[in-house]
Amino acid sequence: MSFLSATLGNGLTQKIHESKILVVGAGGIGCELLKNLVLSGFENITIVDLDTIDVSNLNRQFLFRSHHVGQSKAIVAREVALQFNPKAKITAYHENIKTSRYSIEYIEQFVLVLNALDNVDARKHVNRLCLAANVPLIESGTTGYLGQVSVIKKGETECYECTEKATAKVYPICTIRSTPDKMVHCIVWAKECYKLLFGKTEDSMLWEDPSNEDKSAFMDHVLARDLAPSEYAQGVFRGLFEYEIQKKLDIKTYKTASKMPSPIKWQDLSLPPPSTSTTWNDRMLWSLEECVQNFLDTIITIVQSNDDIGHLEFDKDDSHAMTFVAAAANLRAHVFQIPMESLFACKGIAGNIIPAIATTNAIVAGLQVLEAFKIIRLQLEAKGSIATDCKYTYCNRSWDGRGVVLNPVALSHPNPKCFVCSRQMLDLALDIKTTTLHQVVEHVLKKRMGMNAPTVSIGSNTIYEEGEDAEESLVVNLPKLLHELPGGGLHHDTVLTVEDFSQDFNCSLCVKQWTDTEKDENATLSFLLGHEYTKWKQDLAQPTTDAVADMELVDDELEVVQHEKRRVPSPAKSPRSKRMRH
Ligand SMILES: Nc1ncnc2c1ncn2[C@@H]1O[C@H](COP(=O)(O)OP(=O)(O)OP(=O)(O)O)[C@@H](O)[C@H]1O
Ligand SMILES: [Zn+2]
Repeated sequence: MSFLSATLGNGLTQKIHESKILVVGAGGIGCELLKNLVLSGFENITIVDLDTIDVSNLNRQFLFRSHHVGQSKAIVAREVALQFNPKAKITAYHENIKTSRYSIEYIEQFVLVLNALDNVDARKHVNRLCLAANVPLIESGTTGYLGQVSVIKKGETECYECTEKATAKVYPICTIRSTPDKMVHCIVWAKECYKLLFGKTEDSMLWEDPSNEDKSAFMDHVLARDLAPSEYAQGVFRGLFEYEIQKKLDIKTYKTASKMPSPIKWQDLSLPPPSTSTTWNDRMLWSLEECVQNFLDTIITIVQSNDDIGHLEFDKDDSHAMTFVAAAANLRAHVFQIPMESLFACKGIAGNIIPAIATTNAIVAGLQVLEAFKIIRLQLEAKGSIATDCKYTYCNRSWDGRGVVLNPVALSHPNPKCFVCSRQMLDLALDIKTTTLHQVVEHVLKKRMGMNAPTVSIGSNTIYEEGEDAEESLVVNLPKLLHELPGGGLHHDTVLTVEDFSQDFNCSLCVKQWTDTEKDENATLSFLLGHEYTKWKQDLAQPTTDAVADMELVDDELEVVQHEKRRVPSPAKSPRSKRMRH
């Protein structure tokens, strides 16, 4: 008798061999999981991952070696895992789980799905697929030393979206734009600065209309792209750290600031000759002159070596981008008397990096397999239930930091208010007269509600749809303001039906007229969804609350959202151009 049969029994071992399972993600958790599954007797596994192997993955994604760098994670993971059990049938796809191949019918062929993902968006999508296909999902996640595993089953347990995902610290936009007092504010500002100079300029929080007479002093310098790179870099530097700061000091913008900023005057700097290459390690602090030099050098290098200016996106692993952000953030920190930080520390903040701990990934992947055993045993024995037999297990550091505590708790019931698994109607409050359907589709339906290919209807009239066989002529409705949509437009209390056939998801949104009176012209679309609107109404009864929800850290993404001072709504303003920002 094999070791597995001796441990699990013949019946369960046989069932495990036959069970067809899907693993989504072949990264830190995924590599551990695939190895565990193969060694635990699973012989029919499909693995999907959209990414290729990066050098930075090698320290913990142990199925990969340096000669695999650049190759598909899923395909290499399959090849290496097969060496543990050549009899296993492992199918690998180098694809996004959100593509149409992974339809509800496709998911139905598996007895269970195991997530080993790193982002909320993909997790929401797999959650909906599994609910629709009625296939159990074993969800997992780690953050440094913390980790958790849970099991989701339609109608029996809470789903991934039954509870709002915790969002971390929040900062007001005005703090980022005008009065930073922490390094993180300077880094968020520097990333916006990167977007302003090299990415989608108009999407940057720092962008201002060039025809506006009151625009910031740096705007003309940022747009002077015809200049020679070194002249351009110097202009941008002076615009950001000298002229603009001086201008704001002159108009007494900072009169209430606890520490007065001071501009960095170009003529006071004694920069080393451009060719001087300083040797530094990334944990050392740069001097002011080194920051200036790095700021100028990276602008020149990026401008000279990229045809993609106007489309670049910040990537913490791109050394020029990271050096630029660290230099810009430190210069801003210097201006505002905030302690400067090393490149290494800046990278941690910019990427919101909590180091991945291989051991936590291994523990979590092990727990996933234990839950998988339970689910397969339930299918074999046809008694018990996922809700009672499976557990939500937290992995924490022990109080003395010298070990790990596993804390299994009962799975929760589905939340009757969940708009995903309980299909509850949600309130959507926004300014009907200034918001376009395009903004609702991109910011509310896709970004916030996790929809992939939305269809939008008012009553029985479809006003917009995406996906295969979508009616293309309906795109004419996208730029329309909500009150101008066909069928008389949207009004306060109109019910909008939104559906995503790829996720078997539908939801009714009760539209509420709402205007954020404190709106900043440069801010992103303001809206309140579901409990946010309920809370806002409660706040009206206690009008002292100033809810600030400006910056959320979601997974590895720093996102800046609208400053919302919850006040009595004013009547809708006249339509005006509004920019959207992610
Ligand atoms: N929509 C998706 N479809 C398929 N695979 C996905 C999707 N989203 C994320 N993944 C994969 O999930 C895995 C998550 O693994 P992990 O958290 O270790 O991330 P990583 O990108 O490898 O590491 P790091 O972010 O720390 O550099 C990644 O390999 C990633 O490619
Ligand atoms: Zn739910």
